[in-house]
Amino acid sequence: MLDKTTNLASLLKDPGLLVERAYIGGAWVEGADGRFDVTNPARGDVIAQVADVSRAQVAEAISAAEAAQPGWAAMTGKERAGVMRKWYDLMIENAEDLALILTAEMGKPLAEARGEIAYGASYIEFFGEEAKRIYGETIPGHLRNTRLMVLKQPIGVVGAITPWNFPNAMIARKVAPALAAGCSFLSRPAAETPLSALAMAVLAERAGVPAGVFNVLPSTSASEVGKEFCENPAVRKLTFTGSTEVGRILLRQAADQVMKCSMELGGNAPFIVFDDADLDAAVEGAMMCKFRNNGQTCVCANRIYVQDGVYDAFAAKLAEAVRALKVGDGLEDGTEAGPLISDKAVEKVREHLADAEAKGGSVVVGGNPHDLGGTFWEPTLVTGVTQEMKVAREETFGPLAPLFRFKDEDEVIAMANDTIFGLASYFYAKDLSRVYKVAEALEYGIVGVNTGIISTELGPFGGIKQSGMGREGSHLGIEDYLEMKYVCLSV
Ligand SMILES: NC(=O)C1=CN([C@@H]2O[C@H](COP(=O)(O)OP(=O)(O)OC[C@H]3O[C@@H](n4cnc5c(N)ncnc54)[C@H](OP(=O)(O)O)[C@@H]3O)[C@@H](O)[C@H]2O)C=CC1
Ligand SMILES: O=C(O)[C@H](O)CS(=O)(=O)O
Repeated sequence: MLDKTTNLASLLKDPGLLVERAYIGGAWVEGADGRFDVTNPARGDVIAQVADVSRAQVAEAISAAEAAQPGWAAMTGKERAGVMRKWYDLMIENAEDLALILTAEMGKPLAEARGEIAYGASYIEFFGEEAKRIYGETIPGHLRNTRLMVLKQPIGVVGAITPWNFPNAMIARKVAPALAAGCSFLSRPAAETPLSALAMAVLAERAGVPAGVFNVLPSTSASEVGKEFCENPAVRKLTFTGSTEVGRILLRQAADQVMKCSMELGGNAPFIVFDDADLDAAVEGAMMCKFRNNGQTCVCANRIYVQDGVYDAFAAKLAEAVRALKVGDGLEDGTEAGPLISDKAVEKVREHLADAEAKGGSVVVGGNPHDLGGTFWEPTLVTGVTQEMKVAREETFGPLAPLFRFKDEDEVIAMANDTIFGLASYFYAKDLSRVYKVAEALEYGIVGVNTGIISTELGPFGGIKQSGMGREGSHLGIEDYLEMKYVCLSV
């Protein structure tokens, strides 16, 4: 456990993975703006003081990335694949330390942190292999002496801004296709969770990723970093995961350079249980989908719709499962729900709960700050929820499961689609015609059918509407880091 006497380094097999300096152009440097505290959300203790880079240092890093990119792109895909495989191997060899660092700074249960490390590493492995498969095309010419070709080339220098909820995987999901394509990469991790990104850089350096190809820029001024990424002409692409609100700001800023952007933004996932569902499977799926990372993921079930005929049975089963969740310090064995990331996150849960109760909702389980204090909250189940409540329109991002009733397919499809978001959606049903009809009717980038977990490096993860643009993962995911060149050859 971490406390005022036991520091994080003492828990690690390799304390060299715990770095507090920024990584720019292959050098470990202090921040021109001093250092900032990183705290353990479970106990509030300061676990590190990390370099706070200035906008001028971001510009230096961009120059380093610009200088390094041609050499990295000139390597063959197979050569890049070899370096990325070594990076993957090192992430797996050091997985336990990476998981401890992740839980220490973000708070999620160690078991989930181990899962995230494996998940993040899987992108490095997958896209390392894809580096060998960046195919172009030849097209029969329109004239007898003409040949047409399509070349795929790296977009160039990539700026990335990522959130605290998956401090390893959200970076891996971006840096992997970028490096595989031959791009260079600048990572600005969330100020709450920079240590995981810095540990990734330690292993990248050991794996032989050339200086300047991967840079990590911890900073307390996200907006300054974002502006430098959007305004610096050497940056060719911006990739962001976070709120739709910040996504809008970045898109506006990127518009001046007509910069290519990938945006993985907020969600408001419906989780629908039809009367022909396997109820036990649906409860298990709802628990994983709602309470993974304590509800702090963009693909968590934000609204749970249950058809009238099975509503009471499902609610009773779900209540029993919610009550059984073990809340605690993420470093404690058996913990299933850790602290929320901040007081601001707790306030959002409290606000959504109060609004639901004020408009007729009933708290069946939980509903209060947890006895552990700090940012711990009791896993909460509310029934009698309606579309008029805030929880139906805004992303709660916490351990609050709201149950809505519905009569039939048409009603629930209309309610599920009644949102500006379109990232993930889920439903449980057995009837084949219902499965096809509902999967096609849901306006989301992702549909989970009879499952509450859709995340894999093999699938194209991403949203529609105001949940963003672009896809991360699958063979399709590398396209976001490539430019297409049409060559018209007269021979
Ligand atoms: N799609 C997803 O996976 C995620 C969605 N969210 C949604 O966002 C809500 C708020 O969470 P929060 O963490 O505050 O998300 P934010 O969108 O505010 O933060 C995400 C990242 O963007 C950075 N950032 C914030 N403002 C700017 C800016 N003006 N320019 C450039 N970068 C910026 C943050 O830096 P810093 O942290 O240092 O301020 C962080 O690294 C959540 O409740 C949830 O609804 C949040 C996280 C992930
Ligand atoms: O941003 C998130 O919440 C993650 O993308 C969710 S997942 O990919 O880990 O499922």
